[in-house]
Amino acid sequence: MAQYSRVSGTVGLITLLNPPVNALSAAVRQGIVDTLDKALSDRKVKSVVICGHNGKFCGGADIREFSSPLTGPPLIPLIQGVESAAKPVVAAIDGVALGGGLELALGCHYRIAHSKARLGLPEVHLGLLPGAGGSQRLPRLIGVPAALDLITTGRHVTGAEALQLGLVDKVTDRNTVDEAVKFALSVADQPPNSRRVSTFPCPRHPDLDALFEGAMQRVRQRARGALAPVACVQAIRAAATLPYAQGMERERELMATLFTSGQARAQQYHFFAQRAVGRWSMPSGARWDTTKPGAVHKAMVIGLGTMGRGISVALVQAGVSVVAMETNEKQLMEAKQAISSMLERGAKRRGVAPALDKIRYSWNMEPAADVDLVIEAVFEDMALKKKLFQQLSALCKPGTFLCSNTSGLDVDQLASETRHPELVVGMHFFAPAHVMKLLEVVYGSRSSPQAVATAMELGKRMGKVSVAVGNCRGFVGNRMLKPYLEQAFFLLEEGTTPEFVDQVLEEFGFAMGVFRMSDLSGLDVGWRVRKADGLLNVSEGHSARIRQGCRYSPLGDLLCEQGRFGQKTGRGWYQYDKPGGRVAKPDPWLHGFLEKFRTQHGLVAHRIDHQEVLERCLYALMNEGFRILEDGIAAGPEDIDVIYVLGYSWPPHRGGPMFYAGMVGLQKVLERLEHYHQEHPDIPSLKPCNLLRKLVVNGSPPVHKWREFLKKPQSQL
Ligand SMILES: CC(C)(COP(=O)(O)OP(=O)(O)OC[C@H]1O[C@@H](n2cnc3c(N)ncnc32)[C@H](O)[C@@H]1OP(=O)(O)O)[C@@H](O)C(=O)NCCC(=O)NCCSC(=O)C[C@@H](O)CCCCCCCCCCCCC(=O)O
Repeated sequence: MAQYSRVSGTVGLITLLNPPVNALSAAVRQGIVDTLDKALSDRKVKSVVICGHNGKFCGGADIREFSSPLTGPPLIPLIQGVESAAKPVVAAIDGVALGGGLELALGCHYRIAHSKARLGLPEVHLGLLPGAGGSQRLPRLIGVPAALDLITTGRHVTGAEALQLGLVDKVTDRNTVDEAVKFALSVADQPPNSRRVSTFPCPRHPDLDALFEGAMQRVRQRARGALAPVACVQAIRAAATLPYAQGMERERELMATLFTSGQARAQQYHFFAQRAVGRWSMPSGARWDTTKPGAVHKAMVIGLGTMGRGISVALVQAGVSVVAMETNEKQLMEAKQAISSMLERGAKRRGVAPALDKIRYSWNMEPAADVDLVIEAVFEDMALKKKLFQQLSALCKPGTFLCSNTSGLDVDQLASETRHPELVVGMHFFAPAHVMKLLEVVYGSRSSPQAVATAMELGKRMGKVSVAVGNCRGFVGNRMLKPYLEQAFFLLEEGTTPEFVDQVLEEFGFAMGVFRMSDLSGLDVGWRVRKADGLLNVSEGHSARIRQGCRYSPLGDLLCEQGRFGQKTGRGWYQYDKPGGRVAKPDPWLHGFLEKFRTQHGLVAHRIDHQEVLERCLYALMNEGFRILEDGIAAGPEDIDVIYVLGYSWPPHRGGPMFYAGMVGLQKVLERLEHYHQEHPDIPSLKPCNLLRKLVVNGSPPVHKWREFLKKPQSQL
């Protein structure tokens, strides 16, 4: 709803009231219509201010309403009504003005913002475009290039940047509403005719065709297969080339297509899933809202390779004092330099001073005695990590949380090396750790709720979306990756090429196909893990393509034996012009190698089509996701989906693997897995899991109902 009062004698003040972000629900829209009517018909009122309750102007349309038929006054005519008002209307922008909230402000005749307010049109992240006139008014106000940037990236700008762009008329560091009221008094006598943005001509640009072509290319590359960014460009093009009324018609058509698309549903699901994962629970029944996190003022990071450096930077940027430790003095110096320049770059981007005094460096463990939390980020070697946890347990003060940045080793084994296993959790960051938004927080069988709450909270402070998961090999993300990679290798054995597999996966929307990704991260990483798992030993009398009783592809190992580790060596699944080169080119050597391999193992290459590549890779991955849910390693499908979108570049417009399974249809996923498992009975990951069968038997419920079919994990207390 909206509240109304008259202030300073002649200013009508409309306050949007819908906590927590004053989203434009049907009741709020009705409230605006009613209060505006009151203000315009009150002869004592000479000008109007619109603001939001509790220091937040407005977070946009109420996204929850998008899943049912729209009721209440529609937003477009409402904003039109504000714009055509005969009395000046001023938006007082505090906190946030996003999406429909900013569109409402664009309908006002003046905009006053707090310097720290955040303004933006982030609809593209919800699979939509700014569909209440935003795509038509914004370019008229700030020009086409700036509008293209804001609308296609969805990025927020501060009040200060908004002023530079011409998006707002004034910025203040004081009370925004008071300033807006003063401003409204000063313009009370000025007719607002010349202030109606819809009547502005779109600023001219010397080469519109090139501008839009470039923008289209960029959005297509950034989000392959996503409809919304393309529609955003098309709508802005309409603003630049058509009269306002026709532009609005084009905006409406494009919005109607997006609004009813599966992509919008997927992206809106992802929006709420990101928030849902914060409400974690553990098998013991411990929960996010009943567990108090421990305070973390000072932390130590051990191991300053790529991960340790990124983690240190993210901690400092979150305001935590850090001791960064590395035993090798030369590496310590290199790390210091790298961390300082990362902090400087980050600070420059955010327009603040770099907090270089928040970090100190050590080549020994002694400072561990005085920190609240330790994150080890040493080499992925269980023996090394165990030794470290023993030492830390003896050295740290009581209550220090001990965290491992392992990407898949057993957290319980590490905990068992310490005197207080309840203080041990996994904090699995993703590279580069100061950039990637995902954090898997891994609780072992003895981790205390407080240790989990502390890691979850610290992740949030570091700007991450933290997901609590159970302890198993690879946790959630890497455990699901295994069957996906395996299928890709098997497909090569059976007749296809890395180029074709990657093309199919990139067309699906992944930024990189599995082989290009593997070249980038280094083939030796997986090789080392397989070695440690004893997978490189061929049992006597067995085929090299069988290991530990199951089908196995030795292709990756054979490449590593040849020193082909990917980009860093200039050769991997592709060839590069030099070690460290980035442009992947098909490698005739590799094609010959694959042919030889097939001949050697009596395999006859057959034609593998697009559908088979996609289904075998993705359905094997989704099947593992169902197993993870069945095992209670993830609490719900949202947890898995958030991990995949934020950590493994699953395309957001496809929601995540579990959401996508629902979109495809669980029955179909089950049938196809059954089909492939019949063809390849020696691949256990293709055998449909029981939970998938159970869901199908129960009529394939929508993804938000799956939790009802999961076994309640047993309390371990
Ligand atoms: C605002 C934030 C930056 C705040 O962040 P913060 O970290 O402080 O808090 P949280 O993110 O945790 O949020 C707190 C709480 O609030 C919920 N929430 C936030 N925003 C919204 C919202 N907009 N709607 C509903 N709920 C919201 C959030 O879920 C949390 O609650 P929870 O219980 O989950 O913990 C941050 O929240 C943020 O970024 N919010 C989203 C901002 C955004 O994206 N806004 C844009 C919304 S879309 C929009 O505005 C569209 C408009 O352009 C146009 C609308 C016109 C509609 C016309 C439709 C025509 C369709 C035609 C179809 C024809 C079809 C046919 O032919 O039939």
